[in-house]
Amino acid sequence: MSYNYLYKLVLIGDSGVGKSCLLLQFTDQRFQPVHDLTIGVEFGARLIEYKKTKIRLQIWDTAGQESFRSITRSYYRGAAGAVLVYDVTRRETFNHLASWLDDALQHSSPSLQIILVGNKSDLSKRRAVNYEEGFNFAQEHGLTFLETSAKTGENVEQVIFIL
Ligand SMILES: Nc1nc2c(ncn2[C@@H]2O[C@H](COP(=O)(O)OP(=O)(O)OP(=O)(O)O)[C@@H](O)[C@H]2O)c(=O)[nH]1
Repeated sequence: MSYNYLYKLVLIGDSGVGKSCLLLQFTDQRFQPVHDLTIGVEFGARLIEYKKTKIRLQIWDTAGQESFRSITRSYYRGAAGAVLVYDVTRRETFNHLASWLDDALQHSSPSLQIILVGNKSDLSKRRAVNYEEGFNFAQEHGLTFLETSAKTGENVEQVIFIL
């Protein structure tokens, strides 16, 4: 399909925070509860139209596991945006944000747009990180912030359109 622009986005964050599910929700508008661990890199793409311009979004989903961190340099090459994801039910994924952010800033172009996403907002009973904490982290680091649910689809579209 023809397009005017190609926009590369990368998904980053700890293993299990829901990156693959966010990707699936965005490209296919569906949720698949059991998802294999991402091995290496997966891709998704979607064509969007903004002010009569066709933009092909190419979304890269990497494995969150430590052992895959070495591929990050090539992963960030050419990326215009990054979605930094944590899981609102697992505090350790929030605690690791600074290290992900360092990685992203070190390996990407200075113009990289980063959005912070607190995923699994549907699991309100198991919440371990509140909205304000996410919001404050984002403010401190100059990022935009959203909470999403890859399960219900809440705010998933907004992530892309904010970037
Ligand atoms: N309730 C709920 N569960 C979710 C949500 N997003 C993901 N999950 C579940 O969380 C688990 C991990 O999701 P993945 O998308 O595989 O996580 P990942 O970040 O891609 O993990 P890696 O591939 O290891 O980096 C799966 O069992 C999903 O079903 C969500 O928004 N709500």
